[in-house]
Amino acid sequence: MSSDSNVLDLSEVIAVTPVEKHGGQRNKDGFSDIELTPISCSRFAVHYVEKKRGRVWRPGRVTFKCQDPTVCREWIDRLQERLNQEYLRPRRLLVFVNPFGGKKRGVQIYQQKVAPLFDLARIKADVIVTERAGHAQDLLQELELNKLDGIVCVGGDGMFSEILNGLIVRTQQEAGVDKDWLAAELVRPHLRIGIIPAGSTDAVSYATVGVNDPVTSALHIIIGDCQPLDVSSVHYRSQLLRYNVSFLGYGFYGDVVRDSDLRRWMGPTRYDYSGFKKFCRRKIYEGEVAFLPCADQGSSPYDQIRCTEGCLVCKQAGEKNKPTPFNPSEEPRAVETFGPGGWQRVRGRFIAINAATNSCACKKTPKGVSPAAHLADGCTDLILIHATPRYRFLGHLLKHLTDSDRFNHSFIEVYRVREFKFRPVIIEETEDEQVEDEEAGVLSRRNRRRNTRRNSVWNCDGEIIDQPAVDVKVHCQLIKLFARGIEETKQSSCWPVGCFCA
Ligand SMILES: CCCCCCCCCCCCC/C=C/[C@@H](O)[C@H](COP(=O)(O)O)NC(C)=O
Ligand SMILES: Nc1ncnc2c1ncn2[C@@H]1O[C@H](COP(=O)(O)OP(=O)(O)O)[C@@H](O)[C@H]1O
Ligand SMILES: [Ca+2]
Repeated sequence: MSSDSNVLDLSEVIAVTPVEKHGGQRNKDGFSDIELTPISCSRFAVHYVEKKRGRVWRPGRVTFKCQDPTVCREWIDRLQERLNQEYLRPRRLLVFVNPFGGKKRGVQIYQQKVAPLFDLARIKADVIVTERAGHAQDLLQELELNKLDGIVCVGGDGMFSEILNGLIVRTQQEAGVDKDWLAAELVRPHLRIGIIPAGSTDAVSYATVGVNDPVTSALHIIIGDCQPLDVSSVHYRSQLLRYNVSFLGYGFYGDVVRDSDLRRWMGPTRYDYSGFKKFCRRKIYEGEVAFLPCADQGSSPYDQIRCTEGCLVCKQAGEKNKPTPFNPSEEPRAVETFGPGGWQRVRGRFIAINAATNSCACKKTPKGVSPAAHLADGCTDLILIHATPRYRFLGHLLKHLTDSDRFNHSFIEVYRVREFKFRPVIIEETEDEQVEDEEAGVLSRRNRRRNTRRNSVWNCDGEIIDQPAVDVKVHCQLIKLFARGIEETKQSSCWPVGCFCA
């Protein structure tokens, strides 16, 4: 309901409930127990999505009074019937809660902020609190998923990555697709994934909803929003290493996540500590990047086209990349030619090699690592940060805190690509160039002239891929989230919501 009108969009109604005559006791979450039990009543409440500032959503409520209780009952039944026809609204969800991520408040966040809303919306939720890393991914290989309307992740990007990988691997297995074959056309999972932000960075949640707020995300799930999302597969030598949905970073960001993983007890501040430490170290990594540009896309990492709700660039990409039925005998379309219109390559000494499959916006960088990246255009923005003095690298980093152009530096190259490969140049270790073993805290003599370490690791949505050589390929709109993209805060979007998920 917009603030200057009394029109209530049915697609944003959470629930309809009878209301008792005299205000009964409200339980701790502000819901009156009587409201939830059908009685012959002369009033009913319509609970709806109230849009606050900064894309925050809250449950609003308006109460209607009828003279005749049967009319009241009729209204409740009709409205409930109409809500039941909204086929995108979930009825049955599987919820994974990570008690370990972020500030370790995942269970409280779910119980206090999300569960009461799911109950109000008559959503049946099977809740599993994970007991170890990888628990959710393993369960997704064996649990019965057919009766579900979606999966919900209560955690951060790492937890979402676990569920994403579990669901995609399961889907390929059931479809007979070889997930280790880089060129395979992946089958899209039909289940949507919802994210309740309860992690440290929560970049995926922020980049698809526009805010990191558990109640807002829960309301997007309840009304059945649907937002397609690109997923990158990361392979090496015919073996799937991991699926990635947001951020892939080698060098600086890889070293940050490796170092911060040892300091999880610090919670979200572990990234600031490790970030500062790795900034001071400023390691340089030699290697070669080969990439296949998205030539015909009509958009670029440097343009001002932002990916918002109903984005035209993503809509057109979706039409161009409609899934073709999997045919094992059919050879995939592989473009291997180097040169104009084909693959390009860059060899150099890098501080960081990053790939942003969407903006990677988060609280740290509200406009994102790549502000003009799109959620569902089938591309990823490849950002090559060449060796440069610390003060210039700092200038680039600080721009992430603002809206200014973070790519406007001579040492930075950015390409919008469909695929890329990275091969590190293995530096032969001489006796005076031994690897510094941080974990053991042993500092050996280091070749200060080149300050080059053998290899970094890949930061894959906050998880570590300990294999420097990778082949990355973007799969357009492979999965769907219970979200709608970044809502325009002023004018309404140009496309009806949900048009992607017909
Ligand atoms: C001195 C000033 C420095 C300002 C630096 C601003 C750059 C911030 C860029 C943050 C990285 C955004 C990409 C998101 C990655 C997440 O998937 C990952 C894991 O997120 P999670 O902790 O699992 O929610 N987080 C990190 C920091 O690697
Ligand atoms: N019960 C658990 N105990 C320990 N680790 C877990 C558990 N459940 C999930 N994890 C792991 O915790 C890591 C971080 O999860 P995440 O929710 O992303 O938190 P953060 O945003 O703080 O990194 C992920 O690698 C995930 O696999
Ligand atoms: Ca993209």
